[in-house]
Amino acid sequence: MTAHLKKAELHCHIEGATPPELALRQASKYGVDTSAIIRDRAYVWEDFTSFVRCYDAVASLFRTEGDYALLAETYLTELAEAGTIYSEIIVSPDHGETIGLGADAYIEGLAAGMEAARAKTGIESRMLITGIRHLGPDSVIRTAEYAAMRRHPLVTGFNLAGEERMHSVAEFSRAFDIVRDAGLGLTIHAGELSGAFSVRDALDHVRPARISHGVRAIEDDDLVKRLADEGVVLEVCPGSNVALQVFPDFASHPLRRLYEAGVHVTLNSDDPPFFHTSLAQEYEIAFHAMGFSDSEIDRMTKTAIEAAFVDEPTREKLLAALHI
Ligand SMILES: Nc1ncnc2[nH]cnc12
Ligand SMILES: [Zn+2]
Repeated sequence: MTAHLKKAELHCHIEGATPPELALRQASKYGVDTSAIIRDRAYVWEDFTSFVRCYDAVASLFRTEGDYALLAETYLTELAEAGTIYSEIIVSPDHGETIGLGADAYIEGLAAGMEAARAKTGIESRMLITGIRHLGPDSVIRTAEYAAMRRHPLVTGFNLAGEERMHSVAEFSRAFDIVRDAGLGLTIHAGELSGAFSVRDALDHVRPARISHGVRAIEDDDLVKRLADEGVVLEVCPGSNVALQVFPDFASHPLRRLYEAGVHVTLNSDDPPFFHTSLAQEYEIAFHAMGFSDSEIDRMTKTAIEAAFVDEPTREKLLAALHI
């Protein structure tokens, strides 16, 4: 049982955290037919491509600052109720632009929801702006320029998500240079849909502190050693990996092997209701399906806080809260 453990996560796409019930309410507010994307209160997709299509359709149900505030407050409140003290949400101003809301209002809406959740429950959270890889390097550079210029106190990092099998990491190095110069924390999706080479490319061309997923590094022993030696933190999402068939089951998932090899690993939910999971369930999976003890799980939570993109006083406060 992990219900009593304090929790923290570094990797959750905020639109991907929409409970189907909330998506249905938003759809009825805007008169949208959801029969192609929600059936029996579950999202409908079968592979990464149709997952992204479903994700984008759900994102399009959030159209105002208030909608985004509601989404962030709903998700973070649920997390806090499960004992979570910190969450980094991956946000995509491109979704705000696509819906006609605009990037600033998108960020402000999410920030209002984050503040409301903190006031209500005490949960700390930060936003990582993400570029969307399949929109191409020029789009990601524009998003990076926006992130560098926006300087919202709750925006503390930058990520690259989307279809990992499109473009090479090197094509995005300029975007990452822009956000590195602006002082944002860096992480990048790699080693999820593509193999170990994509993790090595990410290390060489982006020099991130963390890697989103990174689990397919397990295909290359030298790379696993490099991750451990360099202290690069992996944001591991076992439920997502099994749902997307990156690994067939939890028994063959490499989290335990990475942990034993000294890689700095953390537990994360990714897009929880899409993958029939939650952060609390990821903790349960680590305990029941992967054999981690309470203290090993606590170690992963501490790693998450040590790697969080927060100022040092906030980190100290969170580390202290871990053991209350
Ligand atoms: N698991 C995932 N991988 C890449 N991009 C994503 N966007 C939302 N979820 C994602
Ligand atoms: Zn992700």
